[in-house]
Amino acid sequence: MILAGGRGIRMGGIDKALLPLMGRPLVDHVLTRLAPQLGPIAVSANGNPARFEPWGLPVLRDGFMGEGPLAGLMAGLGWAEAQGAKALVTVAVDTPFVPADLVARLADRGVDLPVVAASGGRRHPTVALWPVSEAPRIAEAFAEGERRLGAVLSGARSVDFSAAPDPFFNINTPADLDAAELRLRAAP
Ligand SMILES: Nc1nc2c(ncn2[C@@H]2O[C@H](COP(=O)(O)OP(=O)(O)OP(=O)(O)O)[C@@H](O)[C@H]2O)c(=O)[nH]1
Repeated sequence: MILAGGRGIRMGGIDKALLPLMGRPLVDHVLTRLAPQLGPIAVSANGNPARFEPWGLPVLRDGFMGEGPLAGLMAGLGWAEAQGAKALVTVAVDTPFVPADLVARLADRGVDLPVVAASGGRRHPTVALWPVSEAPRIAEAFAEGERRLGAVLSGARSVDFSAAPDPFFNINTPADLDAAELRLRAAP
């Protein structure tokens, strides 16, 4: 599931999913990397779902609006369960260089506990595998006021994807967008 329900405040309050990087929307970059991995894929987003029609993606709305990506995760886990899946993998839409073996390497660690991607000694809570069986625990944490993905990953395993340049470089600001363009020009 591509997490794309953010407000993009640091980018000037725009929908980052549609932000062009080398002429292609960010959602298209992430989808191109994920599509050969494992499906089905959905996008976690609010607002008008018609904007994702060109990609034929199911759009999962947050059950709790304006509460952050944990609300998106909960909707995603409900969708995954309805698909008969054991687990859901999340990737942030602003992370266009996700590795081609992301899903396989996360799932290699098992699908009974959360598994989070790491690089450069840092965990990336938006890029993780979440067992469907964890949904009640996550909903409980949310009900108690937790809003941080990282907090509900406290007992998670991690997989190190460290590489140069960082596969989890994410685009938050116009300067990040420029850096991503330079990176793509150097290695399309
Ligand atoms: N479904 C859902 N996803 C969210 C929400 N808030 C953030 N996200 C996603 O979570 C990921 C990380 O978000 P951030 O970079 O912290 O926030 P952002 O809104 O994208 O950007 P800023 O407003 O500049 O912080 C991105 O993929 C966002 O699209 C939300 O309320 N619901």
